[in-house]
Amino acid sequence: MGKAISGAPGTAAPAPGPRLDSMASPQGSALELDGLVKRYGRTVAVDGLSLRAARGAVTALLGPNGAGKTTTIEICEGFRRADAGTVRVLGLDPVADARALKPRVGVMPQSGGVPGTARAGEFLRLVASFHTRPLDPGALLDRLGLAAHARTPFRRLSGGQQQRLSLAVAVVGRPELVFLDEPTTGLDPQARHATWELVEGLRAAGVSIVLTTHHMEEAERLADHVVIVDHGRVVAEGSPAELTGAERQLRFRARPGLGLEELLAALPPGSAAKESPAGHYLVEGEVSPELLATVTAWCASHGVMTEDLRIERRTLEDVFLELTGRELRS
Ligand SMILES: Nc1ncnc2c1ncn2[C@@H]1O[C@H](COP(=O)(O)OP(=O)(O)OP(=O)(O)O)[C@@H](O)[C@H]1O
Repeated sequence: MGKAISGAPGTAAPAPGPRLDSMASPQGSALELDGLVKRYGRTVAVDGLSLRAARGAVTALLGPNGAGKTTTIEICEGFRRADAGTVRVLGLDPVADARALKPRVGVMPQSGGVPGTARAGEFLRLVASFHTRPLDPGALLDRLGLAAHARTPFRRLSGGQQQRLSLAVAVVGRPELVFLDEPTTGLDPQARHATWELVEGLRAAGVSIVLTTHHMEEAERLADHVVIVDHGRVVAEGSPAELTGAERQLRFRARPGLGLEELLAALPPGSAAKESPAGHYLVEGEVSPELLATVTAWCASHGVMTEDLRIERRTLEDVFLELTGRELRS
């Protein structure tokens, strides 16, 4: 705490004004969920989910399609009611205290949120006018690559442009907390980077951000705290570094069908080796100079030419696969 919002993205010159933390209670989490349950008929979308999102941090809910991320976020936004459990958003109840929360919380839904006929620039200025100390709408459009589309009605914007306008609408009021539901899904790399930079700027200005994603790169790049969700439950959480651990792994590509049992016999005890998919090899264990030398010597003695030999950290994708036996992107 203690950071002024005046450095928030989209503002050319920091305006003197109230500090962000003057509006927020310094104690407590931005978001607290305990034992959240939500059913749609027989489908249990959220199944006893508990989490804390710290103030001033980026918290990412990472999980595959159907994991319950959107349902969870919509409950936090006050759009849906949980069947069981408790939700505190900035210490308040998202339904009972909706009026008090509205000016303090920015919401970017997965789709829409803007009337189809509204022109991008006019709508953003209108939303800005509801807030006491908004960001400059023109600068925000520019920052998100939408300046040339300020006069375009929402329904005539491309999907990616609509998404970026929804993001602008969510943050223009300088909220204390922003919910972003899959903010970069479907965006091209340039728009994705512009979105990431905006999120990083918000965080630097002390804004609390809770986002959902099924892109592990997004979670790894942006999040201070990652909550991995599957089947409506938290399966693991921590910082990206905590989740992926210190271990390294060795990967290489070579012709398919190498005799891995023979390679394994040459490796130090406790090592593992697998081929998945065909021609892609992974060696796990304590990656030491000796292990590297053993693998390359074994390859040389078997006439195996390796490509892309590299030593790398585990990714969140690997963590998810280990925890659930499935791929995040499936
Ligand atoms: N309005 C609804 N009515 C019935 N079932 C729903 C509804 N909304 C979501 N579900 C179901 O609840 C489960 C969780 O969906 P949810 O959209 O919350 O997951 P998600 O993790 O956000 O997935 P995605 O990444 O695809 O958006 C899924 O099985 C989904 O089919």
